[in-house]
Amino acid sequence: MSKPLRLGIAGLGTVGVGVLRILRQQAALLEARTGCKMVVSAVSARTRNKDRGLSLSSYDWEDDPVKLATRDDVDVFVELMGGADGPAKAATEAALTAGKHVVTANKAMLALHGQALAEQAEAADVALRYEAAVAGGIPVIKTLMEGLAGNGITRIMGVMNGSCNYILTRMEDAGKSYQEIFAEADGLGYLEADPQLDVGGIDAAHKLAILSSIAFGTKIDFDGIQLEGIERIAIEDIRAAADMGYKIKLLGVTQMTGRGLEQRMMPCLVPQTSPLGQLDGGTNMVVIEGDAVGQIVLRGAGAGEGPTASAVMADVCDIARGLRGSVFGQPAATLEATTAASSQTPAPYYLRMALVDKPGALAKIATVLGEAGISIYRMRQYEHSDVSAPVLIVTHKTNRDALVSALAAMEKTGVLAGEPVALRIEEV
Ligand SMILES: NC(=O)C1=CN([C@@H]2O[C@H](COP(=O)(O)OP(=O)(O)OC[C@H]3O[C@@H](n4cnc5c(N)ncnc54)[C@H](OP(=O)(O)O)[C@@H]3O)[C@@H](O)[C@H]2O)C=CC1
Ligand SMILES: N[C@@H](CCO)C(=O)O
Repeated sequence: MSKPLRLGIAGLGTVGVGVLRILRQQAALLEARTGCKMVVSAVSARTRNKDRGLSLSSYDWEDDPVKLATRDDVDVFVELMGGADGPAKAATEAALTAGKHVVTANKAMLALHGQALAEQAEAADVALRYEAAVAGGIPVIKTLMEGLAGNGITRIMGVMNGSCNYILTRMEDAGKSYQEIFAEADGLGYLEADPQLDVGGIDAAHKLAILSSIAFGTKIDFDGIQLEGIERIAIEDIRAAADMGYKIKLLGVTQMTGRGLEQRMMPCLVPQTSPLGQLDGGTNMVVIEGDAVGQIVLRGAGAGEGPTASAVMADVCDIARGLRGSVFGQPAATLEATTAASSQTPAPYYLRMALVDKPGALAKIATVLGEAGISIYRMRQYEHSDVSAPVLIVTHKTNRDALVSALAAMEKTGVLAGEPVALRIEEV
């Protein structure tokens, strides 16, 4: 039996406490699987005397996570505080400098500083692991780096923010507005302390940036992501999309194109019969397409104490087994700087508009679309009692620039009774 693996855990919130529970409840199993006894040398959090539902008396306490990260009796620094900068980054850097392995769940830190941290870890010949940072309990990092190592990755799609998927699903089920369900989710504690990280798509975009780097051998490019949150999704769109056979999801897509790396995180329509269309509530799903394997679908809990701690422990176990490997699947120095694709891959679009109910109104819209080179695939007009007519259009594949110019031209027709809504339909 090899010598014990000594952990220092900074952050004793949802995830940190979950990790401590697994370490206690599964001590024998972890030792049997890794050949290594795991011990916690010390822990750190902001408030020492907080009741965390379990005793911390057997661990040393450090007020300063940087001090914890550099202790002589810590082999692995487990960073579970969060935040792209501040103590999380300072302590991670200190740990790597001191030659400690690091396990983190911090997608924000990796999305913004991953390249520098990876270079530092690899120069120090220590592991920097982050399975929990993307899609919580789903082992997507391991799948991409190990299980699919023989594949050229062609595309990754994912619903990777459980809170947004909860809100969109609940809007449909309850028939309530975004504002009402946002307030409900916030009240239930489902949203980050800064809810904009969730509903603005930022948290999911952090995760997408990490996956892109592994999939395409590129330096993380968070700023290159075309980002849009779910705030403007109306219950009318959810209903109309359902009527046309679609669901609205905050969908992340990354693919390498001849125009550069295309990374998008935005609300999209997906067929309601597709795996992504059937993903309800707070669950996550990642769809990976490889040139040899074809399409695989991973589904599971993207957040929460148990699932996230499960992913953290997978990393700790790998370190205990002596596994190291490059941080993003190939040496950080060989990751290529990438150019963000200037345009989006063509797609069909969903358009919802209210037209003034007078002769020739629909003809004017059809003309505008035709002049922009956009062909109508399906169309539906609903019964109405007021002066405006609700119209839905699904287009054939078109490019975003043509759509933007068509929307601008529609404004000038004088037949719109409100601002039209345009959402991309992702071919999944
Ligand atoms: N919760 C989830 O389901 C998931 C979380 N993650 C990631 O895991 C990480 C932790 O998340 P989570 O457990 O939810 O966060 P919490 O807010 O529940 O816990 C954060 C912990 O960090 C401690 N902390 C914060 N600032 C400091 C500081 N300056 N010095 C020392 N300790 C500090 C807090 O101390 P105190 O308790 O005293 O306030 C708290 O114990 C984040 O990076 C998050 O993005 C990833 C996937 C899912
Ligand atoms: N706020 C995130 C937590 C997990 O990263 C979510 O809702 O998915």
